[in-house]
Amino acid sequence: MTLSEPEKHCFSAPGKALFAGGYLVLYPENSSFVTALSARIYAVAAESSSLDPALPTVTVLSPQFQEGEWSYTLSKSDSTGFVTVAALVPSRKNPFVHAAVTTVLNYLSATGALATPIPSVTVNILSDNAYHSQPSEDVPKFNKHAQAISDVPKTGLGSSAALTTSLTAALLSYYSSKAADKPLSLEERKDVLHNLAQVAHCTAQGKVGSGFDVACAVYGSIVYRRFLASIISAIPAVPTTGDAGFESAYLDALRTTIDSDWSVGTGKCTVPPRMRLLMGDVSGGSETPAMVQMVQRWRKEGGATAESTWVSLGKANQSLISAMIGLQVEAEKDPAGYNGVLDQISDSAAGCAGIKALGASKGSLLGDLLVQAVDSMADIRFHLRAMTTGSGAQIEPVEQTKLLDACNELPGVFGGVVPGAGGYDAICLLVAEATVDRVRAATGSEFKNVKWLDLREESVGVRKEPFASLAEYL
Ligand SMILES: Nc1ncnc2c1ncn2[C@@H]1O[C@H](COP(=O)(O)OP(=O)(O)OP(=O)(O)O)[C@@H](O)[C@H]1O
Ligand SMILES: C[C@@](O)(CCOP(=O)(O)O)CC(=O)O
Repeated sequence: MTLSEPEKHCFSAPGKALFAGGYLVLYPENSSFVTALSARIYAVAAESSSLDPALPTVTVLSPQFQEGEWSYTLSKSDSTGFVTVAALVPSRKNPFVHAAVTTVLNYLSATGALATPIPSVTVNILSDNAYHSQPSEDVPKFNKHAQAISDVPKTGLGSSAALTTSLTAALLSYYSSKAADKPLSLEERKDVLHNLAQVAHCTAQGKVGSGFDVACAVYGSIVYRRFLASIISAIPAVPTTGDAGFESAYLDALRTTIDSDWSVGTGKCTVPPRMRLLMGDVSGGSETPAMVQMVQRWRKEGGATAESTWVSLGKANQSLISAMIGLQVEAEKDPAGYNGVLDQISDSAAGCAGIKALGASKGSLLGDLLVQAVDSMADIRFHLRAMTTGSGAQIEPVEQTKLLDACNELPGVFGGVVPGAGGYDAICLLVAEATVDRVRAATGSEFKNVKWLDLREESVGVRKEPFASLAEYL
């Protein structure tokens, strides 16, 4: 049976680039700038029937990947309300899917918002090509791979966070429509969605991370300040024993935690008008957890020098954030003045030093903000290099230093950084929109290992999608 649009629950969530705030974002006193990207993961939930009506099922299909089908049976305890989510084929694992299903269904049960009997559902996942390495540039939309998802090389855009967020949104929407006469809209329940997705993501990862990727998937481009890790660690592990005491304790803690205020910083912050984020894949690969450990050791053992670098890096990140927000405000206040300066930058062949000189010559707030933007990116890099030398973690390795220095000479480049944990994965530039093609066309030998990605900032987080836009792919 083909279902009409209102019976489909379609949501998408974006990937991320942590432009400023790697490592510091792990601590709640620091702000970071995370940008949402044009690559999205879609989840489409629709009613389905289970073979055994007494045992409802959730089936998640991700047909772009081999063995991309994960089915779970649901059984709800009459006494505690705990919903056991059991994989139909136990060897077929997707921890993020399993955790999202478990978290959403148990939260709904704990809040009395789960219909009885529990309806079955099938969720289709579609993932933009940019999340995974593709065999060539000329592949169809939602390209299919010949391997299982865990064997396809990733590009580091935060696929698990986008998947967890869109799946959580689709399940929440579907199950709410079955239980409530007037289900809440996405906007009305965004914080609940965020908290659920964070809990599911941490459960799947087996640790409480900084959560910037999930926050970005939900809220889009933001100034992020993390929640306290203790908020999530207060939830006991999902009970597997059938012990009523454990089940009730889990449900109570889950409901209380999800419904509480986490005080997460999610202030809006986007790339200013007529500027673009340009991502370059350097295809090296880095071990983030090992790098985090090295940085933590350096900070603990590095004395006053390490602390001073850490504090200065925090200030440089903050300075970039206020430059981005300030430029946005100036563009709205005086569009003609802003456009005039952006025209000048775009027409000149100036790299970041020239842009800084132009800004300084203006004697205006706008000019000062341009100087601040250029300086803060240079400062971020300076302190990241000190962290690299001090910790031994290859955050801005020499190869990336050479590359970013060369990028700074290209027309319209305000600056660039190694995003996220840094390393050999990628670089991220802030470029005048009009000069992006000239930057991409740069032919110097420094750029021979860079693949400019067909990505841009798209600042919107999770959103409802029209089913019609996806129907042909399902
Ligand atoms: N399209 C998808 N369909 C089903 N599961 C997916 C999909 N995309 C991601 N996942 C799940 O997320 C896992 C990848 O998560 P992982 O945290 O390793 O990578 P990532 O989030 O892309 O990494 P990074 O944070 O470095 O960007 C996959 O193995 C799978 O379990
Ligand atoms: C180093 C760290 O602060 C950022 C990692 O970012 P990415 O996965 O490299 O985009 C770790 C984290 O916040 O989870």
